[in-house]
Amino acid sequence: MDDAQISGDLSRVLFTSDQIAGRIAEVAAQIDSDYEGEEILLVGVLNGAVMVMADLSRALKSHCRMDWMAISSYGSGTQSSGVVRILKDLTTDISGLHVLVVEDIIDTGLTLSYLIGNLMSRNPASLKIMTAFRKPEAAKNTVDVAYVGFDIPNEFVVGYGLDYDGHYRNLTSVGTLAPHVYS
Ligand SMILES: O=P(O)(O)OC[C@H]1O[C@H](OP(=O)(O)OP(=O)(O)O)[C@H](O)[C@@H]1O
Ligand SMILES: Nc1nc2[nH]cnc2c(=O)[nH]1
Repeated sequence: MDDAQISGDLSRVLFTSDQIAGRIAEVAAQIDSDYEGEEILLVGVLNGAVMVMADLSRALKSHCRMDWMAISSYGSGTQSSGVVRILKDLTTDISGLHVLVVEDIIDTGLTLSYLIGNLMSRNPASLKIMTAFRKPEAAKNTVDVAYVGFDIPNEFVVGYGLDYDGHYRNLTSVGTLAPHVYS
């Protein structure tokens, strides 16, 4: 989606598409260097990670495969509860593989804590996490995130895969929503 079309719905642009692309390239170079020619299984967490998965995978020089999980946090309210249900599991047996989970955003870190426990029980050769965006709460807790695109303030953001009620995922930049959108 052309950002100009909905720029009225954003109160602030935090990152332009060029800034995001530049940072993804840097992170990809770091991953290539760390994995030293090993094949990587990229595990994207649907739906939000679709954009970062597409961009990161194409920026990597490493050989990689891709698989996807769909999970749902449930409980009351809009806050992540840490109680997670698998809606779509991997099709790949990850035993012995180098797994890199690709997330769009880590907020409380509760979803990721569950995911790490679940995936570690399948005996991968290694398991690391990459996220495009990370909020302060997650930065404080013990979830070890190897690759972070951007640390962001504790505000609700949309774009680049991140939605508000299903909208704005295809916005190429990332920003905060203007108050009139909520009302
Ligand atoms: O760190 P946490 O507080 O647990 O929140 C992070 C989770 O929330 C988002 O998914 P969401 O449930 O919004 O689903 P979506 O990707 O389909 O939009 C994001 O993709 C993470 O999976
Ligand atoms: N779209 C969106 N989803 C989130 N999940 C956790 N934090 C956020 C956020 O800021 N935006």
